[in-house]
Amino acid sequence: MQFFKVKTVEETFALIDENIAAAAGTEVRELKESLHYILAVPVTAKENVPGFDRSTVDGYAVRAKDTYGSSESMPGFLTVAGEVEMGEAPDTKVTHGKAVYIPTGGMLPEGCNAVIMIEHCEDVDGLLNTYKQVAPGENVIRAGEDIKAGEVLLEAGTKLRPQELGALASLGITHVTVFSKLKVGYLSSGDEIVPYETETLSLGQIRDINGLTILGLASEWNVDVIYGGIVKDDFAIFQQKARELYEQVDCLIVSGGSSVGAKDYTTDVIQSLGGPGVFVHGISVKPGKPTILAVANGKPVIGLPGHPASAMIIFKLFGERIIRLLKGEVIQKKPERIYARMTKNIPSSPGRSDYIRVRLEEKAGEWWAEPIIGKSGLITTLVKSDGIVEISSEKEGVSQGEYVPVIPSR
Ligand SMILES: Nc1nc2c(c(=O)[nH]1)N[C@H]1C(S)=C(S)[C@@H](COP(=O)(O)OP(=O)(O)OC[C@H]3O[C@@H](n4cnc5c(N)ncnc54)[C@H](O)[C@@H]3O)O[C@H]1N2
Ligand code: MOO
Repeated sequence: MQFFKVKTVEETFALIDENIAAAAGTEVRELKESLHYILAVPVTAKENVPGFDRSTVDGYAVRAKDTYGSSESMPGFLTVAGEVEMGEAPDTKVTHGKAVYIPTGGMLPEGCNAVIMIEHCEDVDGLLNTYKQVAPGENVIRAGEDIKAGEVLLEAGTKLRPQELGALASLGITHVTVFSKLKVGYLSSGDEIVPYETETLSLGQIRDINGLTILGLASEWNVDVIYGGIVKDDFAIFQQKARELYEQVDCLIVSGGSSVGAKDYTTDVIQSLGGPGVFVHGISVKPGKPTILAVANGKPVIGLPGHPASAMIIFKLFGERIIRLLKGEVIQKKPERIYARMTKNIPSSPGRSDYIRVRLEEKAGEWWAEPIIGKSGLITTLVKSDGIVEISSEKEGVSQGEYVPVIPSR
């Protein structure tokens, strides 16, 4: 029997990056309907934000110099020359020795370069006593300080989070060109797997768990999902069902039959869908070693190990990256881990990356990761967990009290 050649986690990520490209479709969407979509063309700012100099506080617009030397014991004196109305251009200038009342966000009048907060001065019948000196630029946002006209605000490949939508809104952009929503198809395989709605199981039967967990995760990543049902361990039927679903989607996911047992047809089915085919079969991870990753005519196909915890952990680790790249996202190398301290010693084999399900507990102001021990066939190990701790392949385990990276799942 041919056994698979395992890749390290790092090699697997590198191969994913090399093999997966954005699915081609783009569309113009309304900005308010574009949350979590990926920008397909860069956005250049056509104007400054803000478009005018503004005050960041309620106070008096002044020339900073005119406040120099002011203190509680030796106040300075300025003449109040008027006030700025919100949403309107001021009609009063600030000249030497003058101050103009300005609300937070109001447009700075000509001639001033700072704002003194109302709590640091006192208007006594039009004579402003200043109790503090302010520096040039203090309490002021300059025109273009947020966004400069002509600058590339967002590059293609940027995921639109609420803050990106806000920045686009500030420019008055109502529509954006984004990559279209992906369609992801999922198929369960195994003679023993029956629909989860099955009321009474015959001996040996198992309800389909992965259909819910894997499509649930995919839905969290803003893709449309199609559940293709369950296929028996019969090559011809499996192949036909897989092809039908593959034709309808941008990415096909299959669970079960990924190992090398007599009835593990997943690899052959995946290979039959098109070239170049499988680029990873077997990853030096625990759990989830018999994972299959492939590209068939430009579409990624993922063969997940059947054990429910393995399937979810593998899909979170590698499936999410595949989907993000397929969506057109340019992935920045930013940490997506939180750190916690391990409550127990955990051994691990060097050369293999281990993913330990953990519960997070706060003790004395620090987060501690309590391992949840249990086989990867047990879905409740994930129900009880708040995340998974990553023990990288060069380590021989972690010691009690050691800080460890946690991929959170709550
Ligand atoms: N000789 C070896 N045997 C196995 C190895 C190995 O390296 N050498 N690896 C083990 C590991 S690790 C895993 S994980 C499994 C993966 O096996 P398959 O991907 O071929 O999955 P199945 O055999 O079809 O199923 C495994 C297990 O999971 C249950 N299952 C499958 N699909 C579902 C589903 N949709 N919902 C709920 N449960 C599911 C299935 O009933 C099995 O119990 O291989 C080991 N074997
Ligand atoms: O490593 Mo497998 O994924 O647990 O049983």
